[in-house]
Amino acid sequence: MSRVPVIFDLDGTLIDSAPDIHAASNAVLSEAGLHPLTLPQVRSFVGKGVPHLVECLLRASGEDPNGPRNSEIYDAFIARYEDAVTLTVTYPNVRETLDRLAALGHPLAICTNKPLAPTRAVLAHLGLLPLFQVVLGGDSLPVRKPDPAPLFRVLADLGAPRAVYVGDSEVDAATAQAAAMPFALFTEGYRKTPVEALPHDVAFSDFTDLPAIVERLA
Ligand SMILES: O=C(O)COP(=O)(O)O
Ligand SMILES: [Mg+2]
Repeated sequence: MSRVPVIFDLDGTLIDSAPDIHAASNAVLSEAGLHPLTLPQVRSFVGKGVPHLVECLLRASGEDPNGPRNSEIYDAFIARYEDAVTLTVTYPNVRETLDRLAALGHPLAICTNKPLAPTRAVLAHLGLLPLFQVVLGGDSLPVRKPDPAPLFRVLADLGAPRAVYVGDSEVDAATAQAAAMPFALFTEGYRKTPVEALPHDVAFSDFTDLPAIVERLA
């Protein structure tokens, strides 16, 4: 029996990648003669893709976010991003839950604003890449989440009429709403808004609960 596909956001949902993004950001800032930023600062910049991250890094450094240093910082960050995998871990019970969903027959996919190359690199590093039938990155289409187009493209690539979407942030809640897709909010990621203030169908803090949630939302 074919089961409903589950589409996952990546950063702050399946993986805690902020320590790698923080380290790469500070390496780039240091090369540019700028001061390091804290982990919570950089974590709060994650979720809207690299162009947004770079603007936030510059703004936090007292520089013009869209000034002449933008492309220098952007290029330097992209050059480091594929190797920024060693500090990243999956959230508790993610691996077991993905295996369980796959064993139950749910097709699995990724829809992230992280560019495709570092997305594939970190999934491969963690041994998770073979689990996903479709992996869509922030540079895969001309638009990013919260535009619903990336979610619709993943659905089309899966050949599925519908899916359940799982994400951690304001961007994911808005994307699911724009796509009218059932949304499970993982509460332990990089969200800045209270859970009650984010549109969602179900909120969860432990991945062990996800297979039952998916059954319910499907
Ligand atoms: O901002 C990013 O680069 C990625 O974030 P996401 O995986 O939460 O979409
Ligand atoms: Mg996220």
